[in-house]
Amino acid sequence: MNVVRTFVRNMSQGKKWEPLRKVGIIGVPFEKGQKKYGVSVAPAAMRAARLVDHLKEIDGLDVKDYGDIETVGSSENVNVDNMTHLSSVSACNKKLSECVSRVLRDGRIALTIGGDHSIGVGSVDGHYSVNEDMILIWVDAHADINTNKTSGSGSVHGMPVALLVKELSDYWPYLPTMDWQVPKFSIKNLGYLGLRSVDHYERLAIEKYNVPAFAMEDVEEHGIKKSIKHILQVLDPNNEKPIHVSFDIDSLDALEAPSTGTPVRGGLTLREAISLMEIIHATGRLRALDLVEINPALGNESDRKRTIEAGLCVLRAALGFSRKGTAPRGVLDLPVQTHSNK
Ligand SMILES: NC(=[NH2+])NCCC[C@H](N)C(=O)O
Repeated sequence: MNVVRTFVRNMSQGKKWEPLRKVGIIGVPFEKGQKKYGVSVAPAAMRAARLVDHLKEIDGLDVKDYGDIETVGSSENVNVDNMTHLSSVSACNKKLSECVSRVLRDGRIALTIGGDHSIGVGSVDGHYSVNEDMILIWVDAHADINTNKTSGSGSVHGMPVALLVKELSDYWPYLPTMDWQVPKFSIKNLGYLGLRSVDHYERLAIEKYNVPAFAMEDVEEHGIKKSIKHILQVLDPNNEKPIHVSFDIDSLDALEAPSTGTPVRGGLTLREAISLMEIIHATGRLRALDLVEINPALGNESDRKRTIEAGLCVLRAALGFSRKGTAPRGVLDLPVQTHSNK
């Protein structure tokens, strides 16, 4: 209880932030926000790859696994034009939102393992309920800011940002089953990194609201460190706001993370993603992190392994793993060169 009070006070008084040394893992085996089988297997695959042990290797990190969100499909049959499986998406996200809020109130960083990116709705909603001053960094090849009227696919994983931001609420029809989710988060608190597949209307929205968006050509021009620092500076010049990072594995180059449903070539290197996450960690303000769109059913065994390992590396960097400490065991299955064996 004391922890929670200190946490809340830090927020409102703009005190110096320290990285939170406690994390709560939430698995979301959900895939109805897109059309391919397999992304719902990711939480189990990550746990089988020793997710918890890898995080526990981080010095001083207290890791608690909250288990998986129940994702049995909703029985309600709602029909919204060009929006597939809305009632299931809604039911899963409602539970996730409550769970993310609970983890945060327990004084832990909420680490959500998807699932497809439609679960960003519940994750951000749950975070916003606890920290209304949060900023959101969407790390992704795609902008995921379509509405059902602009989407070419009808898949909700391309729509979560548009569902979340209050500025776009008038562009939606009434969405049955979604009454629990009132869009309150402002698009002014959103930044993008890694974009390279942005649909026509998505681009218009990003330009209209002047969203700080670093596409791959910008990352190439400025480098990853300046890119993320610039986004943080624009969204939070006084370094006082809690950060939510929603990390889609397809932000990585398809060679680094092949097992994903909508891969796009020409993305971030794993090294860049790690560097980005180290900077986020160093702010001390990371409070929620999503890792989504790992699909272990796509590609061959080596693709699957590479993708999961990349995900683990990203999470470790975000949660404070330091290469100066003990060498990572079994993450990359490579001999680690140290001074003693050089
Ligand atoms: N999170 C993702 N992988 N999103 C892919 C979205 C692709 C496309 N823009 C769509 O709306 O369908």
